[in-house]
Amino acid sequence: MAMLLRKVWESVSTRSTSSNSTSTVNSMDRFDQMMMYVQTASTGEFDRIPLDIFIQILKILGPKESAKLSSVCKSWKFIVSDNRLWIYFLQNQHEPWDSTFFAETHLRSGPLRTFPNSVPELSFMSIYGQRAQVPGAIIIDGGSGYCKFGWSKYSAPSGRSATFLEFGNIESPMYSRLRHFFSTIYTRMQVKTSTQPIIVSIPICHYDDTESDKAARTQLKDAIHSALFDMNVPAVCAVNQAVLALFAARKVSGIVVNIGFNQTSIVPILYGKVMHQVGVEVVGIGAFKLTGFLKEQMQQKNIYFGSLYTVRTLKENLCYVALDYEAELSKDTSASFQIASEGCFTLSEERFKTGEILFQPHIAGVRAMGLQNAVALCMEHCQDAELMVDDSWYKTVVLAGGSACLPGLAERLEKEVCGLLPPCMNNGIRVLPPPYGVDSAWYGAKLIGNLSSFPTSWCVMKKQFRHRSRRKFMW
Ligand SMILES: Nc1ncnc2c1ncn2[C@@H]1O[C@H](COP(=O)(O)OP(=O)(O)OP(=O)(O)O)[C@@H](O)[C@H]1O
Repeated sequence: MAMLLRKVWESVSTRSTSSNSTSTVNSMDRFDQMMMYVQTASTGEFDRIPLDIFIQILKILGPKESAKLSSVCKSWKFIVSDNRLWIYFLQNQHEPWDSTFFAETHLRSGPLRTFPNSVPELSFMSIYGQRAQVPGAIIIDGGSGYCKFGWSKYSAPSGRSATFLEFGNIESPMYSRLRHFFSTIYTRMQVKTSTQPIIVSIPICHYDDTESDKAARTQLKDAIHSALFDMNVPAVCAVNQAVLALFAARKVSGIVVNIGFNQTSIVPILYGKVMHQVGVEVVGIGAFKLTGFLKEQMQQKNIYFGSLYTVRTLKENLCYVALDYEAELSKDTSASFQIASEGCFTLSEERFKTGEILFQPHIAGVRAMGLQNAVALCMEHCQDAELMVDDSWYKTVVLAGGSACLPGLAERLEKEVCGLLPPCMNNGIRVLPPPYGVDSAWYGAKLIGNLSSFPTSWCVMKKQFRHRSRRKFMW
């Protein structure tokens, strides 16, 4: 093997000047290239090495050296540009290959406007090179309760902060509030605003298809852009939080059930676009209510706790959703959890009663539709809207939001929704747990930020925004 590698190196140094017609080869289609390769290709001494072995050598050499070899001659270029080789290199990167492949095949050309008929033929060699050069992005997923922030090249968000305590309602398009919010996060990240593009999630709000909600959505988006451009951010990509969570699940169409801080939204999304015309359903129960309900149950049982933070920790570590609520009531479900400085807590039926309020809100005294009814209703609206010949797009449900991490939620919701829908509709329904737990939207943004075509394909530049705003004003 060492000898083979030496030969590769010698060949590079002696033949690196022989290639001067790469642009012609680039413009030919794959079939022409193949024919030319078969008829004229020669890798000199290396012709004796089977192609598979050759590729193995390139794998050992790594991406940088393999790329250099492609400039030796047409034959080498042809071999080196083999997609299998670059898929191998991409598979060995920190980002999961499935996500990279999904992003490059579905999101590369920017926000989806039309239905792609087929997956484009891609050169993974150029994709590899372009991905290595993308600047990355600052990602801020500002939820109504918690904000997650970090850099797209990090493996996870670098920090979280409680939005609701610190900034109030960031959904209200108040320029000064947004600006304060963004500058606080930049200060916390210790980065200059002018150095990187930003991907920011747009909160799920103003969902109706009415003129006033449309205007409110535009106003919020404009306020986000204005605040960031006034802070000298070079490029801004603002995407709906539910859409980002869907991308994290490697889907562009489906229904996102986002269990937010104050409420749960059921958002139909087709090719990356929220279908406001179909209707977003909202259930008035969120993370805050779940914690509050567990607190009440603990008080009723005289279980002493220091703060709401204790209750929240118990919810995150002991609570789950029963597949069959009635059956669960007759079981011994007690379990304990140790909280440092507070001691050991034991919960029993509170463990599954807490999550049950999503399905039976009346248990907590809330007058609202159960989550299963809201999802089934949303599916019926999707079906009635007849947006696609193939009606399976809305049958994938992706859970998002921290509370969606409750174990058993996906299974229970799937069972309940299937039970509610008529047989002609309930075939093929799948409910997926949150792909990255509490950080799903952040990871969806990370896919965009690391795309080979980022930032051009997804971002609005300051100049473009100002130009657009001026035109809007003139009209
Ligand atoms: N494993 C878990 N089980 C249950 N709840 C959890 C779990 N992990 C996190 N949570 C809860 O998720 C909540 C935070 O959710 P999240 O960060 O999605 O809110 P948010 O983004 O502010 O909501 P919104 O969508 O309204 O903007 C907290 O109340 C937290 O206790």
